[in-house]
Amino acid sequence: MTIDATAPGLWPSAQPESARPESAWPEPARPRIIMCAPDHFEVSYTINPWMRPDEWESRRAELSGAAAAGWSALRNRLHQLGAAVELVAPHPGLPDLVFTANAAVVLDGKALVARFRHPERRPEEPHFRRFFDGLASRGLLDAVHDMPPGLCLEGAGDCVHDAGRGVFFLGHGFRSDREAAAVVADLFGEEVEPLELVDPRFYHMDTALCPLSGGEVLYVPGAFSAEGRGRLRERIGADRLIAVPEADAVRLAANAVNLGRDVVLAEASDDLKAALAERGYRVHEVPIRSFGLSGGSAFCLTLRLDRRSVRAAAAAPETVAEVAVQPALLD
Ligand SMILES: NC(=O)NCCC[C@H](N)C(=O)O
Repeated sequence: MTIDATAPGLWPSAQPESARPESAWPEPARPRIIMCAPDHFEVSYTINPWMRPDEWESRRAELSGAAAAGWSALRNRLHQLGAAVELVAPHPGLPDLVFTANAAVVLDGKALVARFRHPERRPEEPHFRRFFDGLASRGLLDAVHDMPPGLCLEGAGDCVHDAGRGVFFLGHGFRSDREAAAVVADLFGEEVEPLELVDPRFYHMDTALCPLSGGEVLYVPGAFSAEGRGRLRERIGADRLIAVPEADAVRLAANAVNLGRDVVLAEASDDLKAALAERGYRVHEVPIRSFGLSGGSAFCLTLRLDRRSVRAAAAAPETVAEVAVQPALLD
């Protein structure tokens, strides 16, 4: 199917910031975000090209301290931007549990718990399952589902939702199975666009693609096959695709958290900041570079609990209970 991304009606067309009303960046009043403190974060194995346990070991004290401070800065910035944060309990021996984006795909009150490719991360699955069951028992989720046997899907890290277009972009080739697309489509009733990832540095979709609430999409062109780039141009429209420069891509700048017109990331070049500012976005840098040594950044450290499809939002404007921010979590 060919989608005419330039057709009127979906988003206001590219306009200078002053011409774009607040409604051009649709966002719920209080986004809800799942995070996990990095108490046991370390780089003790290698399952992606960024992970160098030797370097971690030789700089352990410095890097652990930086991770703790950076994670708190991220959480506090998200809170300042209006988000409520739910915490997964850290667990010894599960260093990557901090990357909650990989815990599940969550939409419309349903969670599809991840199945990991690598045995190193498999023990996280029951931990996340219990966490989501707990959310369901508190009324914060309607249902929790598992992946069918034999299929891998590493949560929102590889299944990135574009709310405005009503589509999940599913990354396959390194971690998640292309066949998981049918599971996601059946469960959530949203279209799924599988895209092959071809550069091992961008092994998860969220390292290479970030839909923004105003309709633009940040992407790392070299992470995709020529066919994938063509699909993205067709679906998103060349005028709304923002290519992340290589220097930013390798700092995992595409791994950004977007809340309305705010974009939170580890660091961005002046060029990338200018490209975002031109379109009316506000960039917030947080000092989370030490997570880059595990191959993760801002988006990976978060998971939205409140994402809703346009369809569900129109049918029932407010169905999930408000989560109070726990004051004890704030610095
Ligand atoms: N990209 C993500 O969604 N998460 C970062 C995961 C990093 C972790 N060390 C991994 O390789 O699975």
